[in-house]
Amino acid sequence: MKTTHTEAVVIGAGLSGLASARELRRSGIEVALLEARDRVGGRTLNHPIGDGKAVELGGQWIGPGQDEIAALADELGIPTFPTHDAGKKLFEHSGHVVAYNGTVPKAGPIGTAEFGIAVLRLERMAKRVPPRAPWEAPRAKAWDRETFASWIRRNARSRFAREALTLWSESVLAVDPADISLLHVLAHASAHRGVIALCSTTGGAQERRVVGGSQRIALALAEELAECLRLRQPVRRIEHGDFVRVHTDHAVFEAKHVIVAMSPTMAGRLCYDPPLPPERDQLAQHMPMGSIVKCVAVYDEPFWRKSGRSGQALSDRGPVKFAFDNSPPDGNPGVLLGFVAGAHARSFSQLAPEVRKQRALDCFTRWFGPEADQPRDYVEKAWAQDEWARGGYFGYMPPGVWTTLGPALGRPVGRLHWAGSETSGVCMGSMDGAIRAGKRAAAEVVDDICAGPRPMCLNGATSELLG
Ligand SMILES: Cc1cc2nc3c(=O)[nH]c(=O)nc-3n(C[C@H](O)[C@H](O)[C@H](O)COP(=O)(O)OP(=O)(O)OC[C@H]3O[C@@H](n4cnc5c(N)ncnc54)[C@H](O)[C@@H]3O)c2cc1C
Ligand SMILES: [Mg+2]
Repeated sequence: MKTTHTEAVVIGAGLSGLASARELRRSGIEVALLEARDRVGGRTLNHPIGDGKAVELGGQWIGPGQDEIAALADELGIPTFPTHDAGKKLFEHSGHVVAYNGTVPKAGPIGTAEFGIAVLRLERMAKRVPPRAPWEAPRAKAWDRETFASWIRRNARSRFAREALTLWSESVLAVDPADISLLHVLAHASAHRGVIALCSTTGGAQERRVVGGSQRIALALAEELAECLRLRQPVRRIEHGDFVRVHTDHAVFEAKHVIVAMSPTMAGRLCYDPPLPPERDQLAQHMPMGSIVKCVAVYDEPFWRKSGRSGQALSDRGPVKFAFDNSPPDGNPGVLLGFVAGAHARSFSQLAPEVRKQRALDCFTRWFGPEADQPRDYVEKAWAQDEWARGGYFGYMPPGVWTTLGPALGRPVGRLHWAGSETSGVCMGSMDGAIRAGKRAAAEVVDDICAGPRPMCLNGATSELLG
């Protein structure tokens, strides 16, 4: 097999790997960017809807504080626009659909008050969790010992409050509360702008969208990196020691450093020689991906807007538990986006395609009327079925993992460096986190290379070949 010599290898051309490769190149380091798929963008993926427009089947929203992704889009000349937020939202609860304004649906004084108090508690606890080192929170051990579900049971008695908190977990994390550590919930809230901001359009994580679809950002970066990008190169094995040797199905790459830019789950599926230290391997074993299916229905127009509806809905029934108006900026065509999350996503994915489609359209029809049953296009993506993602939105920690294995998440192992949105303390798990993690891992490599025997680290410096 042909061996290519380079200075650094980046594995994975999602946003994180693309950001890593770009930073390395900007520091004059020669890089090979290896991607398993025939496309870039990883967990961002556009689906064309005609007229050069697209909707996203993966990550899409950008919120306040997500400055890295916003600045990058800006630098690449890719505009953003506000998520459609005008009109009433719908809440389907105990068989009834009610309309509401604001972020949180209301359901009687007790439930509403209980939910409000629970959120205040969570916000207060989250403030005490350092997002770059959740294991250092003052009550880390106690918070990591319980699931979010047991915390909900102890802190909310009304059906409404319990269901609203469950919906929050499903929509924000794509995880059932019973599966996730309370500490992870708090760390995630701390890494973003809090519990409510994570589920808000205006002023929150769902505030803005990318004109033409978020994958455009990855595609633009790939254009810049065309010389070093190799698609259809699934990496299988990494030898590491005084240098690294990266084996794909088709080639071998030798370099000084490697950045593994993917979720811990996917990173754990590579073979390492010598084997990874136990804490890093155990971390990969213990950090599963969430489960999410995105269901997209395309209509001639956003007909729900005519009756004063925003297209946003929350439901305790499902299988679609939350929905948005995901139309392009000009509202043509009209697009409804529904999410099936957590355990619902697992059972939904096992249904036949036509059954899934009808179940999703049944939800839209209950909420927005009979017109919703006749989309001109319907498409869905179950991320757990995706060979190179195996779930979404991101990896999360069940109880006991942050406080025992958390420090291994971003810590380099010799010449192996870890990127991927999960390894960012700021905006963990988001597109913004992916960019930040990619840049951080690149900075580690630049530091190491500059500290080594290489005389200079300047833009355009020539590479030192290995082997
Ligand atoms: C449905 C969904 C909705 C989301 N919504 C949002 C949102 O609204 N806003 C937001 O900010 N974030 C959102 N996210 C999360 C966000 O998309 C991800 O956190 C981010 O895109 C991850 O980027 P990454 O580069 O870290 O990982 P990935 O995008 O997963 O990139 C990893 C890359 O590595 C490749 N790879 C894997 N294994 C190998 C191998 N062995 N060899 C070579 N290549 C390999 C993969 O093909 C992939 O291209 C969402 C995610 C999903 C799935
Ligand atoms: Mg990506």
